[in-house]
Amino acid sequence: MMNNNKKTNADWIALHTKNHARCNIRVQGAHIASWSPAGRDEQLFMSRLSSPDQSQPLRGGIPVIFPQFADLGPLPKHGFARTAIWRLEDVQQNDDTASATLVLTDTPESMQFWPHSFTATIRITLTDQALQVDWQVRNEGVQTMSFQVALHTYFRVAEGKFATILGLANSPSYNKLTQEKAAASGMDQLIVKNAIDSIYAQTPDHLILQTGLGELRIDKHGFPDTVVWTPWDEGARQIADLADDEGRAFICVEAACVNVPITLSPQQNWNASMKLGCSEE
Ligand SMILES: O=P(O)(O)OC[C@H]1O[C@H](O)[C@H](O)[C@@H](O)[C@@H]1O
Repeated sequence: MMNNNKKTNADWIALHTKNHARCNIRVQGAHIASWSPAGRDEQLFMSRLSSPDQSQPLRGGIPVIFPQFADLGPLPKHGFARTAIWRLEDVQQNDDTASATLVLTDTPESMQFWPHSFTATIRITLTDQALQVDWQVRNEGVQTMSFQVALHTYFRVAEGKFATILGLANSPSYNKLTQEKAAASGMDQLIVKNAIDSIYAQTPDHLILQTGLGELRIDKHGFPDTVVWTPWDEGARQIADLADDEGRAFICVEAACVNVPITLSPQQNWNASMKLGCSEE
């Protein structure tokens, strides 16, 4: 089946391959809400209490964080992109690959928060065993601009299992819960058995995540940092759009630029990508 270059004003877009890999995207926020590779279960977590209210971000999937991470600046938490109205520019749907391109530009409202003219373009590409996000930000203004970014990916964790991340051994971190810096742990595996909210610096471009549902590769380029977050049981009770029993049902492993914000001169572009792929069994 070939159905190229379809433009649509839909609120949601569904990508699929002929072998039944699937990905659903909410156009608002350029938010990937679900992803199942061919022949495999859903890999992303979405809270059953996630609000359909468009003023709220979805609680799960892959929120797009821009131009500020968390509360590390004067803007609303995690910036404005995750609830902004993006434009669906292009959808390509072929047998083995499908993609959607979404664009966000400044508006009079964003200018009030953040006085910069920009174009942010996100292209999401689905193949049978992988999901790739390519992201470009262009400074369209006449002044230098700085920003932080993250792909705040919520991975499902199998009931009764602990998420394990491989690849963070040589990365120093900042623990947002204790506000303490830590030297590189030297430990090959980070097994998440409790609440965690840490920013790992200068992380390798290839990480492995074990969720009990299978093993995923996280390949990233242009995102030096990795944020690891889960609220666990006690934290879940503090979050309105998360059920009490969902605190350990996911792990967020976020490809990010947080420690050193990106700085763009006028007419300069920033490019980065993240690819999630299933390891061979
Ligand atoms: O509740 P949200 O605004 O979606 O933020 C959820 C979490 O995002 C990041 O991972 C931060 O490091 C956490 O501190 C924050 O709690």
